[in-house]
Amino acid sequence: MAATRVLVLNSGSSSVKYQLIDMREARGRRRLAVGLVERIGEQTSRLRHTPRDGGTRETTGVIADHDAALKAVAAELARDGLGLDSPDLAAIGHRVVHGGMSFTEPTVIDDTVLAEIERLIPVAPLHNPANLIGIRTARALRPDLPQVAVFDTAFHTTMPESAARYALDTETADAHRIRRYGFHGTSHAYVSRATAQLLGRAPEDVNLIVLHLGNGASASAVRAGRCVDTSMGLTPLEGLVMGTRSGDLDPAVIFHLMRVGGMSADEIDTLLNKKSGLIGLCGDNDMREILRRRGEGDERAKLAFDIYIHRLKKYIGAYYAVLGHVDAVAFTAGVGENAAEVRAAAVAGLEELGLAVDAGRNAVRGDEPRLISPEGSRVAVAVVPTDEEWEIATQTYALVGKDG
Ligand SMILES: Nc1ncnc2c1ncn2[C@@H]1O[C@H](COP(=O)(O)OP(=O)(O)O)[C@@H](O)[C@H]1O
Ligand SMILES: CC(=O)OP(=O)(O)O
Ligand SMILES: [Mg+2]
Repeated sequence: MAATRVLVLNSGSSSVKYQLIDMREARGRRRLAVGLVERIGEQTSRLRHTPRDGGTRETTGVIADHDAALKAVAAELARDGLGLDSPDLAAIGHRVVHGGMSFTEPTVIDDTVLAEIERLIPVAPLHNPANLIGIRTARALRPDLPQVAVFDTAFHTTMPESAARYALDTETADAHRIRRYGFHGTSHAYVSRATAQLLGRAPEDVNLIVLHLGNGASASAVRAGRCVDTSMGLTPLEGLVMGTRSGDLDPAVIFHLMRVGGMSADEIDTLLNKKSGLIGLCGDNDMREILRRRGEGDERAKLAFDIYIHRLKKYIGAYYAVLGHVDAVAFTAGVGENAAEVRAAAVAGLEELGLAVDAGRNAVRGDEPRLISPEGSRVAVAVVPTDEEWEIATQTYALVGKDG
């Protein structure tokens, strides 16, 4: 019998999300187990594991690093008879955040691929190291199994040079491979297709603005199924205001902090990646908490929200102009899928562009793609839940399941 299961690992800077998926099962049954390890490296790490046919199990305690996290995940899977030693496992699919210019497709991992992911650490310092540990640990546990890397950058490689190049000295930029790469591509690709489907049209027939608003956040302009611009750049720091990242700022802020503030490059890196964005503005990076505080009249939370929305609105306007014609704006990821107030505020005042949100539709919660614009709107506004893990599993299986 062919092996039909794929284990997907999405290793973040301090977390690992995972799913064991059976590619041949019906939609509602295919997730055999899902889980999340949080706060890796802290005193209060937590593993939450939910097998399809059983309740959620939660373990707390110190999980020192990503290697330990993955071994704990393997042990949880084994408790449900879904261990990594199973002959039903066809492959392990890894989300890899930065693939540079080298990878435009899902790729079976060998030593050369590993070396390239390692070389790209300086341009994805929060993400690629965690991705590498995930790959190495998984390889050690199942050396015989194909491991596939699915890159966040891949979907964005279609961007024209006019969008991908910074206005930097060309030789310097080329020598250091400095350009806009873009991230969250697996999500932008999945959501683009799902949005076209929601509209009842082919992906090649629609122009979309996709807003992936999670802890990290990015916007993309998608013309006829291909990315033509995106808000993240050389690294996942550029663009929208995020949970802990600043997004866009004047690059001179950095020299100023060095020369006048006496900060080192590493200190500024930490400041911009981990202590800025929503958490830097108001002390919270969780949008739920910010909405609650704002509802109670907290001024700092209100300002953080306003700055977040202002930036989002600027990108909607910019990508509207880039595309010339927009069929739909799609909101996705933790904030985009859940925060009705964010969606309403982001399109408020854009009626002249044909954009509006119907309050009743916007208030509906659910896991399915849905329209939230009023009937007959010129531009559809939609909530389209992302599914990076399913997309990674599909791409992984397509690559290795051929002779399986
Ligand atoms: N009900 C909700 N209302 C508002 N924001 C929410 C809600 N649920 C989750 N979020 C936001 O989603 C964020 C996480 O999104 P997610 O896409 O899971 O991010 P990541 O993959 O980067 O960890 C949280 O930081 C939180 O702010
Ligand atoms: C690339 C990126 O920002 O990813 P995440 O949102 O998972 O941090
Ligand atoms: Mg995410």
